[in-house]
Amino acid sequence: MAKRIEVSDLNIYYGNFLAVEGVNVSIEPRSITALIGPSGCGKSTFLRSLNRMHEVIPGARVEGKVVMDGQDLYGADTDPVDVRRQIGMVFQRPNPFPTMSIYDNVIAGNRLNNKRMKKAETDELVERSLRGANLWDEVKDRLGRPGSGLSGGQQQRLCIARAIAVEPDVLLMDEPCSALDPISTLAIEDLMTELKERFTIVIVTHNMQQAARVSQSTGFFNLNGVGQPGRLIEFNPTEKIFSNPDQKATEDYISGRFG
Ligand SMILES: Nc1ncnc2c1ncn2[C@@H]1O[C@H](COP(=O)(O)OP(=O)(O)OP(=O)(O)O)[C@@H](O)[C@H]1O
Repeated sequence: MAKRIEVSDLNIYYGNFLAVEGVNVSIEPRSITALIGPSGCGKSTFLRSLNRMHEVIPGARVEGKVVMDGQDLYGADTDPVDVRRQIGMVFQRPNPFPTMSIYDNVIAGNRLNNKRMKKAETDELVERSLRGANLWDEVKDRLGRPGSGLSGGQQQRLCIARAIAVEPDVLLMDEPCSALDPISTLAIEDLMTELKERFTIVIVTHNMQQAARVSQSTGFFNLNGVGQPGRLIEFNPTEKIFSNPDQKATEDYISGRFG
């Protein structure tokens, strides 16, 4: 079930380095939120802080609050492993387990969660997840073959199938199309649009057209200079960001004047 994420006064550190400062934002369920901004402004760092992937880096930590439908994700009694199950992630480079079959790749997350399932149940889950990722027809006759034998775009859809197989509430996608050709990119964009009916989706993208095409809300991150923290400068409906942004820096960035 798609859930809302409320972020308040979030500061994100790598050791003593404050990488992202003072983020306040509400991320709506059943919609796609795009995060844009120049390199190094903290988009990926912010994205990873939403499902507590940030803290797997030694010395990395956050201050502030991230609340998902009332659940404090950094609360003392919240298990980070549980947070990562509820909030799935898809990365820039498709990363299926290379020697694992397509079938086993889809259920890899479920196996990690120690979910015991009957064969028929697993078969059904694999089919449902691959259909959900628009990949079923292309792979249904070779489910036993390795995931690495698929094209880049197919591998990325396999990773999306693996992410949705654990039935998360939120999907985070860090530049999910940057390693893909234009046709595979459009396939993933169509898929995101379908998935937003069921999930809250947040994507980081360098592709302005992509942000404009797929998202309903857009956040623009920026920083004042090297060594300075990134900040969320503007957060608005995507249509407004691309037609009449509130901030001059947003306009300069989307019109290609910097970044
Ligand atoms: N593992 C790390 N350890 C220390 N500093 C890091 C680490 N990862 C990122 N940073 C720093 O945090 C800041 C934000 O980086 P981040 O990768 O989040 O930016 P970004 O906006 O996603 O960049 P890009 O668009 O180039 O991917 C940068 O100054 C970066 O050097």
